[in-house]
Amino acid sequence: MEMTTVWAQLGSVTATVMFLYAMFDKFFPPPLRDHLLSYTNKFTTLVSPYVHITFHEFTGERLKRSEAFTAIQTYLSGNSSQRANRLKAEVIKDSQTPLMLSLDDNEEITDEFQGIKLWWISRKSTPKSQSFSFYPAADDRRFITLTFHRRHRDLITTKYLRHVLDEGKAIGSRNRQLRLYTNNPSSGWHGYKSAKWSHVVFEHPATFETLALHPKKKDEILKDLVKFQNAKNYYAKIGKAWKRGYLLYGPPGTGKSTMIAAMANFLNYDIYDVELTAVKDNSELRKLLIETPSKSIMVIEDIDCSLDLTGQRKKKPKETEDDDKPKDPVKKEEEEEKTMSKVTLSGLLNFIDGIWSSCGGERIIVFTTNFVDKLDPALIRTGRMDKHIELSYCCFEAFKVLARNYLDVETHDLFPRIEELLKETEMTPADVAENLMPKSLEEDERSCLQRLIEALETAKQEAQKKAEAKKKAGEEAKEKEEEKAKKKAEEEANEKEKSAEQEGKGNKNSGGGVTENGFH
Ligand SMILES: Nc1ncnc2c1ncn2[C@@H]1O[C@H](COP(=O)(O)OP(=O)(O)OP(=O)(O)O)[C@@H](O)[C@H]1O
Ligand SMILES: [Mg+2]
Repeated sequence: MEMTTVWAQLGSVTATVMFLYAMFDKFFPPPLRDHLLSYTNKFTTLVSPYVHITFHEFTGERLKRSEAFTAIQTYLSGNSSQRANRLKAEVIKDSQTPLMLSLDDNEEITDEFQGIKLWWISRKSTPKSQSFSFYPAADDRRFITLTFHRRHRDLITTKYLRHVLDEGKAIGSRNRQLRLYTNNPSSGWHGYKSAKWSHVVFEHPATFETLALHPKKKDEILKDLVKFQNAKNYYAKIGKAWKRGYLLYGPPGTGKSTMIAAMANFLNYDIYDVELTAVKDNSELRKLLIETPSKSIMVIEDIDCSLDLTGQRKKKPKETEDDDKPKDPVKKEEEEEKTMSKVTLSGLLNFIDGIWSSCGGERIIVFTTNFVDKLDPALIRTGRMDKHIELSYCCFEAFKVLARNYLDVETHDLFPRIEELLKETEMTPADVAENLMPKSLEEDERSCLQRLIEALETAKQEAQKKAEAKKKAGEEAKEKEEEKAKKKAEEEANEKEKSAEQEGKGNKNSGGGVTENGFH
């Protein structure tokens, strides 16, 4: 008999022994079972050339679910659903696959890596304490054991396990349902079940395919994202934190928020939407950000409204209006606290460059604004926000994407007119989309396109009227200015004339005096 066959058989024997262990769980009381196990363990270690590695479901004092266990379970679920005889079906929260099939307790599955055979066994143990529980299943501790020949120890403990963990994590993140997080006010951060972030399942359908943007620009952004995602080693090599900042700017309704959703769907990252108004100060901001994991997009929308140029939070107009009135002391204190508790620009900058950079990688930060000129240059200088993306009014290329999305049309005889109008007038993709959307089931594409043409023509006329009114107002203001200047000039001339006359009279008098004096 070949050696490999012998080892394989020994492996099966081990697996059988482990299966018997599992049976002990059922039929022997815990103290007796432990006794028996300790002896059989000693015996098998002595004679077996096999190594066993155990991965427990929960680790640490706080019984945190082990990432390794989850990754292995996910990795095995792919294999086990086809090969194992007894499977366990679980509904996984926030997952795209409604049911995850994994090895049932005490079930074994074999795997092969570079021609080496390995055994995975899923097991569970009941804690030694005999305390009564209404939910016995909740006390069970699950673990998975990997068995392999000691000859392959190096290869298995390094390469194989890395492969299993990477593969498991990759499958997990592919199946994972994305989440949209938002920060809780700090008053709810303490106590039982406290959390800094709340989340909902993120189901925004936006993708780069449906995003109305010039294809060139879209391509550039996509390439940038892919490059970032694959650049782990590059960032490590150049000694920079693996993060990238995007500043999206443009008028309302041009697709800034939609692009963030498309980015999250493309990268498979969760979104952490920071509501700065709920953050009391820089230290709270830091605490919040430290709690964000890698593979996330941190979003701060309308940054110009959250921070002003001096770096202080904008004062509400009310605060300044009531300044003169006598204040209720309690209210005053509250107000003072409000004005004292601020996130400053420097706090935000420190977070971007400092603390946050150093905690983990693979993160994207996105700022959005309607007014890029209002932002502090310190906030948007290169290196801080790596890429500035302008989202502007709808161009013809962007319109074609919307026409495809909303009407399923690639080309139409009304397209040339729309192209012409889009060159002449400014309309946001949001407004174009609104006009393209059929208002009833019967409405056909021609009617929708016609509506858009009418809206564009109206917008063009309004823009012309506005331009004319502006021109007129400008001319009137200029006329007024000129009239004012003319009046002023006239007044000044009159003034001069008057003073010259006065001087003339004075000269006569004083000259006479001098003369008189001179004659004296
Ligand atoms: N470029 C675009 N591509 C596809 N849809 C768009 C685009 N721009 C706007 N839309 C549509 O218009 C709606 C509003 O867009 P969005 O919220 O992304 O605008 P925004 O730039 O974030 O505006 P704001 O500055 O007001 O936050 C979206 O729900 C989407 O349907
Ligand atoms: Mg928005």
